[in-house]
Amino acid sequence: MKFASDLEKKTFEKLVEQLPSLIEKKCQGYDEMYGYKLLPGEHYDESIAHALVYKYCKAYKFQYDEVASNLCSTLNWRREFDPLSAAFSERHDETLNNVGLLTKYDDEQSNRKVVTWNLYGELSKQKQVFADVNKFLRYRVGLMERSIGLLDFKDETNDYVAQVHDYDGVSMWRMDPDIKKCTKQVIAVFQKHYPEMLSAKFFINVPSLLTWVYDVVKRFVNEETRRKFVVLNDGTKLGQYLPAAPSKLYGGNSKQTLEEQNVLEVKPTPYALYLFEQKVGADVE
Ligand code: HEM
Repeated sequence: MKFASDLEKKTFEKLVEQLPSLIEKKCQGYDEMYGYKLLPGEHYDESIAHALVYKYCKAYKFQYDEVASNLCSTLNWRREFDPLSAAFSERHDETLNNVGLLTKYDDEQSNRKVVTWNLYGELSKQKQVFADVNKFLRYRVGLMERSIGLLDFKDETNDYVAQVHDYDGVSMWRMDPDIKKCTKQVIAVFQKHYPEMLSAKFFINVPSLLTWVYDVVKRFVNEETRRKFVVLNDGTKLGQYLPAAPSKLYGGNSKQTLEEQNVLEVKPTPYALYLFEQKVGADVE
C-alpha cells in the first residue's frame, strides 16, 4: 500500500478504525465485498480487507466523507443486489454465457493476467438478450464477480482485471434502444461499485464506420476509466498488448483457442460459501 502523503495515510487509518461503526449504522451490518469480509471475525483476512478499503480510498482521492459514503453505498447495493448469487448460484441465458469468457495468464504482464472477454459482436443478431435490463445486468455482474474471483488482492501484479470487447460481426446504423439501456446500466454499476478494478479495456474488431458508437458510449464513462481504453480496428493487433492471447483471431502467442483457454470454474471464497449457507438456512426456517 502506497501513500503519497500523511493525509492519505490518515484517511485510510481513520476509515479502517471507523469501519465497524459505519457498517453497523449505515449498511445494516453487511460487511462483504467481492466475497471477502471487511470486519474482523471468522473468514477475515486483514491484508485483503485493507487492500479493498485502500482501493476505495484511492478511487475517491482519499477524501474521507466521499470514501465512506461510496463504500457504504456499495455494501448496501451488494446486500440488495446479491452479486455473489449472480456469479455462483444463478443460471443465465445460454446465449449470454457463450459470449462471456474468462482467461487467466499467469505469466502475462502486471494486471493483465485475468481477462474478461465479451464477444458482443456475436450478439448483434440476438438482440432479445437485451430486452430485460435486469437479466442482462445480473449476467454481466456475475461475470465481473467471477473475474474478480481470479484476482489476488495480496499481489499487486494481479489485483486488477483487463477486459476485451470483441465487436466482430457488428453492423448497425443507429444505437438499438435496448442495447443502449443495458450498456448505460452496466457502465453505471461498474463505475459506482467496482472502482479501481479495471487495468485496461480493449475494443477490438471495431469497424471504422462504427467509431461514432464509441463517441456515443464514452459519454457515459468518466475520464479516469476512459484513459484505460484502447480501440483496435484489427483484432489481431491485440496480441501486441496481450501476448498470452490466442494466436488465431487475436494475434497472441498461444496455440490454444479462446474457448480452450476459458476458465470454466471459479471457486467462491470461504466467506461467500458461509453467506450462502446462512441464506439457505434462513430460507428453510
Ligand atoms: C452490438 C453492438 C454492441 C453491443 C451489444 C455493445 C454492448 C456493450 C455493453 C453491454 C457495454 C457495458 C460494459 C461491459 O459490458 O463491459 C458496453 C460498453 C461500451 N461499449 Fe459497446 N456494444 C456494442 C457496440 C459498440 C461499438 C461499435 C463500440 C465502439 C468502439 C462500443 C464501445 C463501447 C464503450 C466505449 C463502452 C464503455 C465501456 C466501459 O465503460 O466499460 N460498443 N458495450
